[in-house]
Amino acid sequence: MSIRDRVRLREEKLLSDDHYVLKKVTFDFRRSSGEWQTQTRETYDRGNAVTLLLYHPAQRTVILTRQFRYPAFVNGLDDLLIETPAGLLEGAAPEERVRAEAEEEVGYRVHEVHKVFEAYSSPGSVTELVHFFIATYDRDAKQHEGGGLHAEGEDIEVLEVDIDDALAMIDRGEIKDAKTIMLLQYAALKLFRN
Ligand SMILES: Nc1nc2c(ncn2[C@@H]2O[C@H](COP(=O)(O)OP(=O)(O)O[C@H]3O[C@H](CO)[C@@H](O)[C@H](O)[C@@H]3O)[C@@H](O)[C@H]2O)c(=O)[nH]1
Ligand SMILES: [Mg+2]
Repeated sequence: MSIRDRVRLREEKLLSDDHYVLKKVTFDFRRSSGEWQTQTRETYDRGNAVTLLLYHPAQRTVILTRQFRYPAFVNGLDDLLIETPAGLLEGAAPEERVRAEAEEEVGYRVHEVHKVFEAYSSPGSVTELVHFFIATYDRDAKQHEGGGLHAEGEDIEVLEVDIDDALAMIDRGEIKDAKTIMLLQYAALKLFRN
């Protein structure tokens, strides 16, 4: 039995269709005991996304961004948020989108990107699946200062950080973005092992 056979959609109500889409869905789910149970869930659909760790193996550095994130601010963060470059797919293929974000947000032209995993960012309420990439960079790959798209309100600071400093920033609570922590831990496990 596939999971499809355990889900029967009863009602789908559009709550908001503005920049992104919020729906309220009522469905029956067949529990592991065989009993059918009605559930209601709100799902927020912003599409899928990409994120990228740019790393310099010899220098032992990574490229990160700092930017204002209203949802984090309103939930207690009185600071800019440190993140890996990232963006929504908006219809593009993940490889294509990740190259574009690297150039727009941090000013690097990347050639080979390597997908390392994908993950649902907040599966209880948000539909988003994030594609995680890594790529090496060097000084020659730098095209401009980065910063993002002014017209979209982006005002992105670019940081070049030693990998050990970045890991210490997680320990001190200075990096608290989930995708960023995942990629830095991946780097510690697989990219910068001595
Ligand atoms: N007008 C308007 N603009 C919005 C809204 N929400 C986001 N934007 C703008 O839409 C653009 C989206 O930028 P991207 O670079 O494509 O996406 P992102 O927000 O960086 O997404 C990444 O980070 C998120 C936070 O960690 C992740 O959730 C997401 O998966 C991805 O990794 C940004 O300029 C943002 O300000 C909105 O409700 N209204
Ligand atoms: Mg972005």
